[in-house]
Amino acid sequence: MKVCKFGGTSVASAEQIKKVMQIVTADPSRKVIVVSAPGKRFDGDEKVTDLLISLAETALNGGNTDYKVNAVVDRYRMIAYGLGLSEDIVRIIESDLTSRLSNNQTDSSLFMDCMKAAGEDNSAKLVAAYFTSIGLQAQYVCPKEAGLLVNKRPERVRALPKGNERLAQLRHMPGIIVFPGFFGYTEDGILRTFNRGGSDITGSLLAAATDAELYENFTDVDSVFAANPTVVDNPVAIGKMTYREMRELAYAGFSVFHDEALMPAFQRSVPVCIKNTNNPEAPGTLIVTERNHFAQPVIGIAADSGFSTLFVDKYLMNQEIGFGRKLLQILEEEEIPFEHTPSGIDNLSVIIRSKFIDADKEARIISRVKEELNADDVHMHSNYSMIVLVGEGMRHSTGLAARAASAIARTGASIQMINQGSSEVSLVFGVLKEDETKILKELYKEFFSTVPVYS
Ligand SMILES: Nc1ncnc2c1ncn2[C@@H]1O[C@H](COP(=O)(O)OP(=O)(O)O)[C@@H](O)[C@H]1O
Ligand SMILES: N[C@@H](CC(=O)OP(=O)(O)O)C(=O)O
Repeated sequence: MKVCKFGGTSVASAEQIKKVMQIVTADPSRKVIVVSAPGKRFDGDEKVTDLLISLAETALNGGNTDYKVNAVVDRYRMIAYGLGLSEDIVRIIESDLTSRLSNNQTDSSLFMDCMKAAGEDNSAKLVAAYFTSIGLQAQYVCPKEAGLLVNKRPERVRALPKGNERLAQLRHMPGIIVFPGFFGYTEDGILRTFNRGGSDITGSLLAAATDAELYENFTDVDSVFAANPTVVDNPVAIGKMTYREMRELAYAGFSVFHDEALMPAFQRSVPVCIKNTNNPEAPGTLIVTERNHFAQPVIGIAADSGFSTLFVDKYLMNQEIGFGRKLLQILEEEEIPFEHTPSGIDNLSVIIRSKFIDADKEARIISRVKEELNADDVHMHSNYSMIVLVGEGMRHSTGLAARAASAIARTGASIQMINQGSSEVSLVFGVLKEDETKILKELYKEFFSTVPVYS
């Protein structure tokens, strides 16, 4: 039995949903179907999730929501008509939106979560209605009834393993299960969404809980490529990679798969296959526990921007017991997670995502580090990018860092920070945002220009 997740582009229009139906019916083992909210149909189009966020913001600001409700309902109406469905399903979706809008808004983030989840929930109802209308045995299943349990606020939304026993029953339900991605419920019955792109997580959770033979993740590209195809022309396709490699690459910028989505499948050893809804015959990328990494030590290069560095200098820092802990505690108290901490004998940098800091927080942190830790120099720089080389074979090969550094030197850019994780599956270069693209292209040339497709 397989779990298949279809992303936003795969359910963006009636034409796409017909492809989904063909993919599902082509293989009777495709039993649990997780769907996203309708995504972009063309460049410049808006995802339904973004429309819903804007609608929720208008409601929270006390504005008139009619126009925005209609925009969302119209997206579903167009799909429903294209699938030959009647106005009934559109009415169900419209009244669902109206009912969500009438929810209590005291806690704006819970209200927002409930609005965002409408995208996937109604998408699943629509797909299930279509499957049934053409004679397939299919049913929409609500995450609440199925037992997709998540933790309570205020922590980051995570699934609770205690829901797995109930989720496992999906395997035994009759027909095709159409399940909305992106959200679950706390034990008190409160709806919460995962981070953006989180339908990938739902698919992985269901694949693990049902002990699926395979988790197929259908998107709009033939495979995961060795570099972002929107930046590097015709990058090589990755035939097979490990969970660890995908996790590192997803974290570092490969938006094709959510970085939190690997763990559930990994824990139950369910292989993951990334495939293309528009070209389902293509083999895709298989993600498994091991691969032969000797032929190609580096499997991919990812880049992501939006980082800031907190630089702290203090003479004899290396001899001061507890300095690192105290510094990180200040960040903890400001609710800022950290990504990397490269250090020297008298200095320490903490790399953080810029989205977690604002001007007030920055000023407070700098003054606290100066006063509480008696630092000699403290400053914060923004506009950094992290470029990450990933590959299981990296720890067995020598000279990789030198090759990467030489390639970066050829671009004329300077390296601001280097960090090699203790797992040695990745090598991180901190660079200025303005240098990101040229460095990525040069590194790609260095490590992949002679590589054909490999598996
Ligand atoms: N290394 C990569 N390999 C493949 N696709 C990538 C990579 N990096 C970024 N992407 C982008 O990820 C997109 C697919 O992810 P996403 O838009 O979230 O799909 P979905 O809506 O199906 O979940 C691709 O269209 C591609 O532009
Ligand atoms: N619709 C949600 C969740 C999701 O996973 O979407 P997609 O599969 O289109 O990345 C979002 O836009 O974040």
